[in-house]
Amino acid sequence: MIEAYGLTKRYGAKTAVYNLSFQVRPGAVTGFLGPNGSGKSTTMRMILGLDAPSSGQVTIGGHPFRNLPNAPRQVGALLDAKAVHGGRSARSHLLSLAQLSGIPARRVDEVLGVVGLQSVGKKRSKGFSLGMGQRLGIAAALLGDPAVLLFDEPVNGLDPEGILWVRNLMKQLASEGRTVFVSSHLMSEMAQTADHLIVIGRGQLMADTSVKEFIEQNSVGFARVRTPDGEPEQHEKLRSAVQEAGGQVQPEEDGALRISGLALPHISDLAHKADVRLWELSPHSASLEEAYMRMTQGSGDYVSTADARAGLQQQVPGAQMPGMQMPGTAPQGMPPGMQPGMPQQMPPGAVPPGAQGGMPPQMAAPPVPPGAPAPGPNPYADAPPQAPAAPAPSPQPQHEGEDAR
Ligand SMILES: Nc1ncnc2c1ncn2[C@@H]1O[C@H](COP(=O)(O)OP(=O)(O)OP(=O)(O)O)[C@@H](O)[C@H]1O
Repeated sequence: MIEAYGLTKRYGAKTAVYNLSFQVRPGAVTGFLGPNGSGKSTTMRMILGLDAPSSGQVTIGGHPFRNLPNAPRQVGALLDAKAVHGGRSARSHLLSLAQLSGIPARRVDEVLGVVGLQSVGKKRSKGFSLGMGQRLGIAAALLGDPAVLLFDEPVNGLDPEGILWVRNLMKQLASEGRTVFVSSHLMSEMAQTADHLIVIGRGQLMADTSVKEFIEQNSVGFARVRTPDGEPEQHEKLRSAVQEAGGQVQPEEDGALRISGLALPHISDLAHKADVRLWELSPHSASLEEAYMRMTQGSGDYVSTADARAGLQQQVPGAQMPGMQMPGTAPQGMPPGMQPGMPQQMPPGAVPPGAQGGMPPQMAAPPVPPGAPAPGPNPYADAPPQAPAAPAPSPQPQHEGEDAR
């Protein structure tokens, strides 16, 4: 079991992780989700004793990592698959890790087999593909047959077969009663791998929930309704009836209507009363990815803006190319006040730019979902506006090495 209490990490003025409390239980795959720069790697490094918390604490089996008796036999981790001495063969890399932790050499061949690298065990790892490197990093994590495993973005760069293999391995390790904590920024991947989710945004806890509950709490249900093609008056009658009854209506690309805020039987009754025939009335819920995007929207470090292409193209006086739009002008049909690149609709729960009491948009606190713990004072509120942080320095010397010591 991994337990974090009030975990906070500051790098100078930058708060990477703030007041995180959670538990990662054995016997399940726990997904650790958050957009780029949300603090996942920092949290994992604190769990593994590679970074000291500014405040709060994190323990594995009740001990801080550094005080764990025989740590390599208890905890294995993949933090950075590239952190391997490229001149060494996969086998000798694993062998040196094993020797440092008193692990018998035969275990090296076992883990090479588990990750499918037996045939290339004698090859230098610098010739390895990204996927082979990930497999080698996973082999190192498994070396001590540990009860607790941490994997930071283990499917990065893997092909579909590799992704499936990692997915099944995680599930198998959890089914053996191990604690498996896997970070990812992809909800779609976690949906297929994890039983439980811990979601962070800007270093703060946004959800600690089962995958099932996450969908139920965050997905917005809607109905897709289609009136007969070629009968626009039917379409309009239904739209008015739904809006009068308090429902929200949006057009779908194929001419159907997306109705939210009203139950299906209610929509059916409204259509019946308005004498509108329906070709389709179907329930839908947002996908897990949509729910995740809605929850973490605005909480990523790196937010793109529209490309104004300023000065790249000389405008010939009076000429306008078909389909081209002058920088800064709204395209035809865009609602007043909207700018190119702005989302046409803010998802429920998202914090609109500028709505944070004078906080610059990039510093806006992430929306707090229902059921998430109150984050307390927002550390970002005091921080001066910053340019996007420089890329994080490369992780400390490979964890597997330290772990296996
Ligand atoms: N050593 C450091 N010094 C200064 N800032 C740091 C350091 N390490 C991380 N950060 C900053 O802390 C924040 C969290 O970074 P972290 O790498 O933990 O995020 P992440 O969720 O793992 O991101 P990604 O998905 O992109 O790997 C980022 O803004 C990052 O720039």
